[in-house]
Amino acid sequence: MHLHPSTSTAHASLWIFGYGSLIWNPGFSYAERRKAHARGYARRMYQGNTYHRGDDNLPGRVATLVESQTEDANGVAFRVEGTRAIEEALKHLNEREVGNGYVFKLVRVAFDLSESSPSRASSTDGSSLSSYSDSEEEERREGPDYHSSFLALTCIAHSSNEFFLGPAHPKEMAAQIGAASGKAGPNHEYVLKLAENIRALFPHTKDSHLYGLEKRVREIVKRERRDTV
Ligand SMILES: N[C@@H](CCC(=O)N[C@@H](CS)C(=O)NCC(=O)O)C(=O)O
Repeated sequence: MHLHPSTSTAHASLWIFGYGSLIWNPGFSYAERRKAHARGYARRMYQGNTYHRGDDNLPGRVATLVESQTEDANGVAFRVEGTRAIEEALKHLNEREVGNGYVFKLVRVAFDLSESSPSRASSTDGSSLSSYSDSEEEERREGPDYHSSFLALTCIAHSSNEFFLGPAHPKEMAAQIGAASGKAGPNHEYVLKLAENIRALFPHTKDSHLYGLEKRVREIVKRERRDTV
């Protein structure tokens, strides 16, 4: 499957977009990893999960993408090179994701500006000619580089799947996350790890849904640790 014009047609090359646990644990080999944004989607903790981060009694909440007129979902794009590596990646994602309510979908992805070639003019001594301070310049260079858009494969859990939980009051979602645990560990660990990874990748981007949940879940974990001492 040849999805990015820049790679040779001599062998297959596939870009896979991750916006949840794939960010820290893709589970497949890849040749390149780039910060990226899925256009017209927002990441939401709306997918129920009764295996990795929950069970039948207390389903956990994991990330999915919902269509959005105003947001792009940030994450990472993995370039998988060669037919064998692509087959292994698809097999892994089929077992890990499709078995838990997700479907494969091609989405339009753009690399992040912070990894584009610097467009900043500089004087002969290398100092910046930009009228912005370095930190302002760094903040301006975060977000989708729409000149770089291409198709990538991702896994999305639509609202019609059997595990879907959908939106709820943040207090209720945080309580569900704080109580659930599965084969991959506690659901709160998933949410805190995701928030830490996104903040490290995109330090200037606000994500009120994820960081709001992170704050509430940290308070629950702290309260429970205090109560068990
Ligand atoms: N499709 C998301 C991954 C969604 C997700 O996190 N799925 C669960 C399974 S339903 C998972 O992989 N969990 C592994 C874990 O919890 O560590 C992505 O692109 O990153």
